[in-house]
Amino acid sequence: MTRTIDLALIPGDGIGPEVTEQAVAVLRAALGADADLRTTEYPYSARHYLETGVILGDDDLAALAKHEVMLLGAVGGDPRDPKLAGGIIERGLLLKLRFAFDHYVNLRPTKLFPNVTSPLANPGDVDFVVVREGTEGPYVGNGGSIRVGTPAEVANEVSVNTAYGVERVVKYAFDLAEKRRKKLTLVHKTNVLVYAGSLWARAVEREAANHPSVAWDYLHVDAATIFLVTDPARFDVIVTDNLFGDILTDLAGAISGGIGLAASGNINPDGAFPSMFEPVHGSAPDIAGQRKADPTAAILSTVLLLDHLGLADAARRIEAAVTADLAERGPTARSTDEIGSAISRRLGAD
Ligand SMILES: NC(=O)C1=CN([C@@H]2O[C@H](COP(=O)(O)OP(=O)(O)OC[C@H]3O[C@@H](n4cnc5c(N)ncnc54)[C@H](O)[C@@H]3O)[C@@H](O)[C@H]2O)C=CC1
Ligand SMILES: CC(C)CC(=O)C(=O)O
Ligand SMILES: [Mg+2]
Repeated sequence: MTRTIDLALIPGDGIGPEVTEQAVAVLRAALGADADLRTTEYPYSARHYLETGVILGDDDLAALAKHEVMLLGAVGGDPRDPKLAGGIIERGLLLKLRFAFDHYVNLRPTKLFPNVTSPLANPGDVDFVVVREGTEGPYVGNGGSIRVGTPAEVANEVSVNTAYGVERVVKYAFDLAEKRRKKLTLVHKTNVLVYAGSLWARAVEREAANHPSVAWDYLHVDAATIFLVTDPARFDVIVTDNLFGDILTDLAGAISGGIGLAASGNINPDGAFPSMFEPVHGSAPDIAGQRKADPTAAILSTVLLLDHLGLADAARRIEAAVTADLAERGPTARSTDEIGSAISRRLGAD
């Protein structure tokens, strides 16, 4: 019987629909006769919120939960629109999905593909994965402000780190390091964020004892930014919290050829909820509608999606097609559709 992949598709805002259109076409071409791709499109986005007043309700979550897997473009509207102030979409849609579906592993691989130009003069062999915690840290919305708009305003944003949450992502990172080059780096700021830092450091020390073959080290996040620029090849697996992982992975994208190549997966390893794959980038309002966005990050996110589903052959086919496309990209800029179609054609699409 042919395997069916039941995919929930959330194109989102800005360049999101442009890049997911290409990613779905590539996914379909790579699967060929191996599997049927059944996509159900959902409109959740800043645009949908402005039109309907709905961001993402409990019924919407329940409908999404029935799918096997999800692909998201990006969300986020016009930053000047007061109706979208306060991160209402980022929190009420994107983070709500990650939290509700317990996407505690935010997996962000970085690889410098052959012939891709890095802004670094001597990048070396860049091939590492950031395992970013996805459900805790300062992103949980545990904060508030008083006396807003007065000179006496006080604002706080509390970072939540639980032993349960930290230990499970640290274990995932060590397991991953064991399958790769057996090197793990904890990135935090234990010299200042001492309570959370201590929890993370102890979790890593404890888990290290279960993985004697993995060498591990520690870097403060500020120093980590230095090494990502001066010696990115030193990294294999980085494990870090939600905020540091967010920042480091934009930098990781930049050093490996641009944010338009950076893929990610929001993974619920236990399989209780659908995992969600998306490019690292946002909705890029500055280039939206111009067909300038590079769809490669979204396309590489489908590689992570296929690997997550155990469809490794199709994943490798897309990876090979992207590798070949990147190797042959010349200096002439191509449109979103041209890049996507070229990759699809390598996979046998018309
Ligand atoms: N996962 C998501 O849905 C995310 C949403 N956002 C939201 O997206 C909106 C814009 O955020 P920004 O901070 O500007 O980040 P961004 O990632 O959208 O854009 C940063 C810069 O990278 C460029 N860029 C992004 N993707 C590209 C691509 N595929 N090809 C070529 N260039 C690309 C943009 O043109 C821009 O100059 C905000 O509303 C933000 O909250 C931001 C990050 C992630
Ligand atoms: C928009 C944020 C909530 C998320 C983000 O920047 C990211 O996950 O990379
Ligand atoms: Mg980000």
